[in-house]
Amino acid sequence: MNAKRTLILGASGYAGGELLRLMAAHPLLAPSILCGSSEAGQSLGTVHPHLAMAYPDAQIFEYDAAMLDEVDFVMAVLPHGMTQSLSPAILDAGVPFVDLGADFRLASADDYATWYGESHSAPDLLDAFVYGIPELNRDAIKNAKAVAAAGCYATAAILTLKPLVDAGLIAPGSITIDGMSGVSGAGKAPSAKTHFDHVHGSLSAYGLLNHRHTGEMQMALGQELLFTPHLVPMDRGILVTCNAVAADNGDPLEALKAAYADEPFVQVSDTPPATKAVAGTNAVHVTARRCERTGRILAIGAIDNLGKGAAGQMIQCANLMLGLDETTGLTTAGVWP
Ligand SMILES: NC(=O)C1=CN([C@@H]2O[C@H](COP(=O)(O)OP(=O)(O)OC[C@H]3O[C@@H](n4cnc5c(N)ncnc54)[C@H](OP(=O)(O)O)[C@@H]3O)[C@@H](O)[C@H]2O)C=CC1
Ligand SMILES: CC(=O)N[C@@H](CCC(=O)OP(=O)(O)O)C(=O)O
Repeated sequence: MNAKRTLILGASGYAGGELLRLMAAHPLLAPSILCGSSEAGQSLGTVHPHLAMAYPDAQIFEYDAAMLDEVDFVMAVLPHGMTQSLSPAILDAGVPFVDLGADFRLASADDYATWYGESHSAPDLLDAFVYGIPELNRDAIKNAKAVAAAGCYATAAILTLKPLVDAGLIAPGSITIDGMSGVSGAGKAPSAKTHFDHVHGSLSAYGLLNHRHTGEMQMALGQELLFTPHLVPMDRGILVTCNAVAADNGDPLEALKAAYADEPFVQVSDTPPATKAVAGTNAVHVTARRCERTGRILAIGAIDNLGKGAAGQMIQCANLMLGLDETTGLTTAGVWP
């Protein structure tokens, strides 16, 4: 197979940079047109100095729909709301498409309005997209022309809890999830919330009660739950610490091991996961145990928000859509310390 010429919309952002870093090691996905907005006209090495050696001649361009005629694959890593207007042309062009934004993740326009506070402008296209977590939807992704890759917190929480819900180990409605994210989860544009002085030496909760990823988690886990995100003074990584009332005496660690026995990226262990151990990779580290004293289940998961929470998951989905081995280009070892 020839390498697929890939258009990246949002290449100048954080997730776009991670996509390009991982694709530098991918034999069959070739970044061929890189687009941005305020950075259009710049060299890639100016915008992402860590990529200058891998892509010495690359430039950032302003997007034009005519570019769709020049590529075999499209990946979008744009702010929420943008691909609702861009998707009709991409889908009409018949080019396989993976979107990392939230526009097509939820099942209905009503759900989108509930969690994003605005009406959906392309509700007819929602059914064209498959929700992009391969461990949940592998066969559907293989046959999809368009995939909406899951959110970063949602990926961590869903992969940590879904096998326990499916095994009937959790009393419905009892799940609480504390999510902790590195600041790159907020994207590259600085804000009061991500300012060094706000983040450095501090740990804070935000998005109380109704963070938008709650909708994705509830969609995948099939029940109401309470999710509380926290901002952590680190660059990358997400840890979710989840607990729920145990529905029976089953062993949650065994349930995770059974569910993920054949999954290349999910590592189940009785050691508590740490974000640093998954940094730069597409790995998911999970553990769980039952607390006899309280009758609750504790489950913990770690991912790299830019890896399995973003670029890694997009490439994993693309591999499936292209009929490639799912791990192609994603076997990079992590960085430690
Ligand atoms: N960061 C993360 O960990 C994760 C992010 N996501 C999602 O991925 C998407 C990208 O996130 P992230 O990379 O962090 O965001 P960034 O803010 O870092 O990057 C946004 C990208 O979109 C481009 N862009 C912004 N506005 C426009 C516009 N009007 N027209 C064209 N391009 C535009 C920017 O271009 P330029 O810089 O040139 O102006 C940049 O390339 C978001 O939907 C985010 O929610 C999902 C999971 C995890
Ligand atoms: C730390 C931080 O701010 N994280 C972001 C979530 C990450 C993100 O980009 O949202 P999606 O995964 O839905 O695309 C937030 O809480 O809004």
